[in-house]
Amino acid sequence: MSQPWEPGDTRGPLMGGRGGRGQRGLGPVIQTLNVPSGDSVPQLRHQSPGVTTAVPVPTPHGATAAPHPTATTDCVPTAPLTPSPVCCCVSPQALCSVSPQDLAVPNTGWSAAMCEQFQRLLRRAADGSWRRIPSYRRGLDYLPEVVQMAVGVVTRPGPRLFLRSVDEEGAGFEYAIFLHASGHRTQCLCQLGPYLEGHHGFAHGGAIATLIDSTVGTCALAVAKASVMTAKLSISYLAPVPVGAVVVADSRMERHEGRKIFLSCHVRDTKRDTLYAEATGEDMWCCGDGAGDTETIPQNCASG
Ligand SMILES: CCCCCCCCCCCCCC(=O)SCCNC(=O)CCNC(=O)[C@H](O)C(C)(C)COP(=O)(O)OP(=O)(O)OC[C@H]1O[C@@H](n2cnc3c(N)ncnc32)[C@H](O)[C@@H]1OP(=O)(O)O
Repeated sequence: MSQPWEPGDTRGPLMGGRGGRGQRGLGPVIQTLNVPSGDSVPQLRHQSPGVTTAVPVPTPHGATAAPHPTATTDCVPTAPLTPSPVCCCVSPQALCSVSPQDLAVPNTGWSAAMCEQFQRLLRRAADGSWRRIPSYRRGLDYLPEVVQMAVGVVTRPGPRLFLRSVDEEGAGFEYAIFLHASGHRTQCLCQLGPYLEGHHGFAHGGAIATLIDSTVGTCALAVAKASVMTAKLSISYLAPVPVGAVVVADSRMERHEGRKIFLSCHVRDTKRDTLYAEATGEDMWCCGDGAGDTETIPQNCASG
């Protein structure tokens, strides 16, 4: 029988950056899950693409919250926009790493079901038990000030998060990840668009794996508060996911031993009637020896 989504873990919050030790080969990777509180409730307004929409989106990086235009014109790069031919589908917004646009909010590609579930999860988050994690196009966008200091303002198109590789709203992954206050559980609300098709009418297994890996990986980042890599991911595909379906990937840390964080993940429809996939994963801190509890884990491994 269906059960509503409820937080199952009420351990105390574990978020926040820490000092560092030990360098290990990952270069300028994102070291901490620098997730600003994303609790304000965006007002859903469906408008045609290109129209500036006043959506009170939480501002990343602790800056003063202000309405963020959703149009692609709020970023003024310091160099001419001359994307190479291979980058012809990159929007001007994607060229900016500073003041990135939070994409984990409704857009015109979200189905009614997706919007409804999103609003429900925001309402659930209102008591502080969960929070929505902002999401950007690029990994670098999570720490734009740091990037700016290191390499200057990034104005050229570059790498993107795999889940944000499709510009067309509703065509690829549309998602928002929520983090439980314990820091040990993540839920990703996701609409799997038509560009993710595998067998006709159904989402590609690799797309499901990507959804799971990202949900699990975000949970591991929240636990580790340091660089982590997926070392192992085992997925049982139990039912095909129709293209366009809205699903919830629910991941939690089961335990951690040394450098390994063991996690589980279940992908279900929003009514919890169908279990599409279940998975177990092992993420590893990228340096240090790990620890018996999260108060003494390796910290900020790549900062030396
Ligand atoms: C805020 C920021 C947000 C950013 C954006 C959010 C995005 C959302 C998130 C996106 C998420 C995207 C996520 C992604 O896409 S992550 C990308 C996919 N993953 C990788 O590319 C990982 C590649 N592998 C490695 O880098 C290394 O092999 C790692 C780091 C995993 C270990 O290499 P390392 O050299 O450090 O280890 P070691 O050899 O000294 O062995 C140490 C111990 O570990 C055991 N072991 C080793 N390997 C495995 C294994 N595979 N399974 C099980 N166990 C393993 C080994 O037996 C030994 O155990 P013991 O003998 O001590 O008992």
